[in-house]
Amino acid sequence: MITVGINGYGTIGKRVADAVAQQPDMELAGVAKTRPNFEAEAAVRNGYPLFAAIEDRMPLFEEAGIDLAGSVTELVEKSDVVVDACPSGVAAQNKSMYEEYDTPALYQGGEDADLVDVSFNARGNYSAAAGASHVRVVSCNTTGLSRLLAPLQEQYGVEKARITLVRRGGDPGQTSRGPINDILPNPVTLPSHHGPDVNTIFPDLAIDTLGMKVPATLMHTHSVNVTLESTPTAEEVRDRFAEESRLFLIPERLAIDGAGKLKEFAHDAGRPRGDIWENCLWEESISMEGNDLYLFQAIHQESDVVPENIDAIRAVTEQADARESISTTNESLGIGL
Ligand SMILES: NC(=O)C1=CN([C@@H]2O[C@H](COP(=O)(O)OP(=O)(O)OC[C@H]3O[C@@H](n4cnc5c(N)ncnc54)[C@H](O)[C@@H]3O)[C@@H](O)[C@H]2O)C=CC1
Ligand SMILES: O=C(OP(=O)(O)O)[C@H](O)COP(=O)(O)O
Repeated sequence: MITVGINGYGTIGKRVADAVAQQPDMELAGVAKTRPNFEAEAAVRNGYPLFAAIEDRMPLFEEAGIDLAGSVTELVEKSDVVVDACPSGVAAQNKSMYEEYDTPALYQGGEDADLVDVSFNARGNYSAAAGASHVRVVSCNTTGLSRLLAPLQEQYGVEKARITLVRRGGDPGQTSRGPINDILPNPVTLPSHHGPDVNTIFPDLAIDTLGMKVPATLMHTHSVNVTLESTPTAEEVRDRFAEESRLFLIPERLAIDGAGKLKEFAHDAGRPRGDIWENCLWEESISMEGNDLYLFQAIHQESDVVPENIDAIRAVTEQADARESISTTNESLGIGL
């Protein structure tokens, strides 16, 4: 069994914790929280051992009537792998703690690529993480792009990818986030971080990305144009994508015209929190003009990196190869809409 600790139990951390608890070859050592808020109570309700992320704050948990299993250093010490899901920048400060206890750590996409030995995507470069001490699971949009580009690069060759990302303004719970009634170039300088980030997975792939932030919380949307080195038909590309377990091709018959209906569809399908771990590609948008591929895909920012974190745990501990790990993760979570 691989013993896994989660430091940072917010949007991503709570989902990864639930996913770890569902794996046949992993056990959850516990989760670390900074304060005894509603998420700390949820962790206790789920039966997850709770550790204080900041030692000085241990009395606050006691005052709130929440039993602690210890402090974060104890969690790190007892874990084979720690998944750090703290806010951007905080994880970088935690790196020395993981080194002190010689515990391999996974970081999330908000951290810089140069913090880690390897940036990770299960479909793109699973084996590169073997035995690594510091691994970054790339951001939600970069995960979505990597999953999409891997089969295209393997099957047809990619001459150049051009992606416009329409980025949701914040997550549903992020009440402090805007914009409200505005559309912001995001960032205003080009490229967005996603193109260079895709190059941490596929170093030689030519890609330009630019982003815009809109007043939405449900999902991100990508407008994709990839110039291929060969000229498959749109149908052939659709069939190739259909073989990919983490690409969901939205059939026209479902009449899902946007992120709102996609989320409703996920809730109806019984998905926890309405999560959508797969890239969602509008099937009828997949078009070829000469050797230019065009399509639209939607990315659920809160959940698409969750299976990648699970696969990265097996990759660093060398417990399974990419095919086995992806298959175990998919089966245990119920991936495949
Ligand atoms: N929310 C999203 O759409 C996605 C976020 N990411 C990345 O995941 C990382 C985490 O983001 P979210 O989960 O959205 O943030 P979040 O703010 O929802 O959760 C972070 C959690 O860490 C806690 N925390 C703060 N300081 C801490 C410390 N010193 N020790 C332990 N816990 C601490 C916070 O209280 C909060 O519960 C970031 O790098 C982000 O860029 C990646 C993909 C998607
Ligand atoms: O990983 C994400 O987006 P990204 O792939 O655009 O960096 C998450 O949606 C976090 O986005 P945020 O940087 O707006 O919090």
